Order: sequence, then C-alpha cells, then structure tokens
Amino acid sequence: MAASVYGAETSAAAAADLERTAFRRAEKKYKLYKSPLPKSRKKITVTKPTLDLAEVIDFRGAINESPPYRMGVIKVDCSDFDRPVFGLSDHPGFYFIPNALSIEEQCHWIGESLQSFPQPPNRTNLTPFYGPIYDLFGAAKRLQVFSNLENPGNYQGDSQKETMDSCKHPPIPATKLLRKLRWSTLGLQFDWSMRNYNVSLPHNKIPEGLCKLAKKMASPAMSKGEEFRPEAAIVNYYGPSDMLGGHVDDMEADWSRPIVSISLGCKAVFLLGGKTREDDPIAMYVRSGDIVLMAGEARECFHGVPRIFIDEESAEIDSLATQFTSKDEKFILDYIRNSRININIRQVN
Ligand SMILES: O=C(O)CCC(=O)C(=O)O
Ligand SMILES: [Fe+2]
Repeated sequence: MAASVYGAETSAAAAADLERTAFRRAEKKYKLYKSPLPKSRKKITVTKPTLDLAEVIDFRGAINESPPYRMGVIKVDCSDFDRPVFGLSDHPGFYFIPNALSIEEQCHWIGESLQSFPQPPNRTNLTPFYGPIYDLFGAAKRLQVFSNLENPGNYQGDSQKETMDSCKHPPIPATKLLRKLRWSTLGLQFDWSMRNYNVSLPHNKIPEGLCKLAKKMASPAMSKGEEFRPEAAIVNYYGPSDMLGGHVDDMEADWSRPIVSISLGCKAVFLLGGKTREDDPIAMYVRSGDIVLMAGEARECFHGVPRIFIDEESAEIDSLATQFTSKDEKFILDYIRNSRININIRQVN
C-alpha cells in the first residue's frame, strides 16, 4: 500500500532512494507545487514548473476516434459489455472504461461516500485518533462542534489513574474533521498497522448496490462464466493538494481478480508504472464516472495519483455540479468542487 497516504514511516535513506526512481520523477512532474504562505517572511523562491500534460493519455478522447489510437491505447473487444472498453498494448490486465457511470450514478455514489461509507463499523483514518464517529457528514453540514470525542491513543488503562478528561480531545469542528477524512474501508476491514485484512474486526457486507455495480463493471476483466466477488473496498478522499504515492496492492489472494476503481469528482492524473519503480509510468486522466480495472499482470504494477485538478476549467465537474441543486445538496457540491473520491472494490479471498 502507499506509504505517503497510509501513514507508514519511510526512513531518510529509503526516501532518498525513492527520489531516484522513474516513478518518483513522474510524480514530481505532475504534482502540485505550493507557493509559500503569504504570511511567511522568508523569501523562498518557488519556481512553479510549467506543467506539461502532452503525454497524459485521454481515454475519453479515444471514444470518438477510430483505430489506430495513439500512445499504445487499444480497444478491448467486449461484445457482451454495453460501452467501449480500452486497454494499453504493453499492460495486459489493465482496462479503462470511460464514462462508465451516468451523472445520476456519480451523484449517488458521491453522496454515499460522504454520508454512509465513513459510518461505523467501517473504519476511517480518523478512527485510531478519535474512536468511532457517527454521522460526520451530517454534523459538518450542521456546523456542529464535537466536544466529546475520545482519544483512544491517550488511554493508558485504569491502573494509570487517568482522569476521563485526559482521554478526550479538545472541541473540534466537524467541518475540520471532514476535511481530514482520507479513507474509509467497507466490507472486510483493512488494518494498516498489520498491512492486511483483519477478519476479526466488526464489519458490514459491501452495500448491495455497490456490489451489483462492481460485478457488472468487473466483467471485461473476468474469464467467461466467472463472477467477481466484492468483499472489501477502500474509499479514498483527496483534497486539493493530496496525492497517493506509488504502490502495489498485494494483500488479496487471487491477483487474476480485478480491482474495480471508480473515480468521482475532480479530474486527476493516474500513473500506471511497471513491476518496479524503475519503469517509466504511463500517465492518464481519470474523470468523474470513469472506471479502471487492474487484473492479472496489471495488478503487479506500481500505480498512484500525483495530482488532482480543482480549478474550474480542468476539474471537469460542471455537469455534475448542476445536479446538486437543493439546499441540502449544496454542502456536497461545496465539498466535491475541490475534492476527488475514489472507490476501489476488491475480492479478498
Ligand atoms: O485513487 C485512485 O484512483 C487509486 C487508488 C488506489 O490505488 C488504492 O486505493 O489502492
Ligand atoms: Fe492501489
């Protein structure tokens, strides 16, 4: 799993080594460079490199083109699938389904990702620090302040004569916590400290609708007569400067089964590398409603998300934005205008 998002510590030497790889160079090429804080007195000159997007593959463009496609793009022959599916000539097991979800479906899954998916027993990146939080999104919408959240990390047991107060966090606005939400896990819960699925953690099954969608969308990557079994999902929430470092997802038993990866919200650059970080990755746009499948050999490939685009022109969420009209949905719209959500669904066993 990716160290930069999931919190694993990297030693200075290991970090320096990472800097030298082809994957890291591509990440640096596409990542967002922040300018120094206006308040800072220091004269830090940050030269913002001009972003060259010429080598980023646009699979949506391929829908309206005819073969031969550019940049190694191929059309995958899926006669029993109801929309175009593309692949990459030197990446067997990689599939790209542009525009896989309708606008209504995108809105539905954005709503679920914010309102239902972070609810206990599902765990989130906030759980180890704040314990289970119910209705985080509703609380943020109501501009509530949490004044009673536990600090499980501080609790040292009764013998330490801890007062209950030292196990509580100071009051914190729900909007602030929502902005700190980076992932939630559905179905079998992934335990990042063990780097594996912990089947003893309480969990709900993957919601029926998501299960159905994943089974349907997985079919281009499945052998005839076989059906994908969605058992776990990771929901990633990306803010404006968040990225997901290069990684391989290797904790599932059968790599012939795809990871079904759904993009929602702002457009992003997705990098698909090779089996080592030394291989030059291929960059592609992932937009709201696109689905990526990684199965077989493609599952052994490093991949990551170095950049999301939040400026109005590049984010490409205009049609999505027109759907969130009610006062209630305005809060969702405000969130998604500068965020990307990714739901990736896996068969674990
Ligand atoms: O956000 C994405 O598109 C990729 C997510 C991913 O690779 C992961 O969660 O393992
Ligand atoms: Fe991944």
